[in-house]
Amino acid sequence: MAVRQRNLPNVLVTGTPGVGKSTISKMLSERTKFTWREVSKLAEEYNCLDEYDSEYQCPFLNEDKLLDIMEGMMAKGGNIVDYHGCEFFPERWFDGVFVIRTNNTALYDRLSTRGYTGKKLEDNIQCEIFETLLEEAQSSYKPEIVQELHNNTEEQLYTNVETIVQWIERWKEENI
Ligand SMILES: Nc1ncnc2c1ncn2[C@@H]1O[C@H](COP(=O)(O)OP(=O)(O)O)[C@@H](O)[C@H]1O
Repeated sequence: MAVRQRNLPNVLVTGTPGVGKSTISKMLSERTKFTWREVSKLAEEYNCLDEYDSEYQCPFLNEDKLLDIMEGMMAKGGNIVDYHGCEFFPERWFDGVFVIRTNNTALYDRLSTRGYTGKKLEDNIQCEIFETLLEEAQSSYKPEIVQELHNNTEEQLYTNVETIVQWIERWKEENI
């Protein structure tokens, strides 16, 4: 059996762009003092972005390079990793995986406000409709560590943050 070396859990917050990952992660990091790791920002900061994909209007991510850089950050736990993908991370990194979900109307409004149009907007809405990230999380991690959180309203936002805070507290009680 693997020996756990973490004193604090690592949490993955994943879901389609626009579902509220950054909002939740920021609030969580303020509450828990865990480190918020915005993977898109880390990728930029550490030059892990390769040439631009014109079809998807975003740069390709050099996953191997990014994982090498993140490995040291993850070792001691206490991280909230925020990314719209989850299958390429090592499974051993995470103790809890939270898939944030938003209904089509709310997501459409949020992404339009963000300036998404055309194929990029449609692809992201479809991604949410087809539960792509939920399936990705369920096929990449043990079912007992994957939890789906609906995040359509402000009230749900606070409940979701509270749910993850409580989960962290339970983890500490059970593992420290
Ligand atoms: N529960 C919520 N209710 C209403 N608006 C929300 C909620 N969660 C996030 N938002 C808003 O939706 C937009 C996208 O949220 P963001 O956290 O940037 O998503 P992501 O990080 O998943 O792309 C932001 O304008 C944010 O303020």
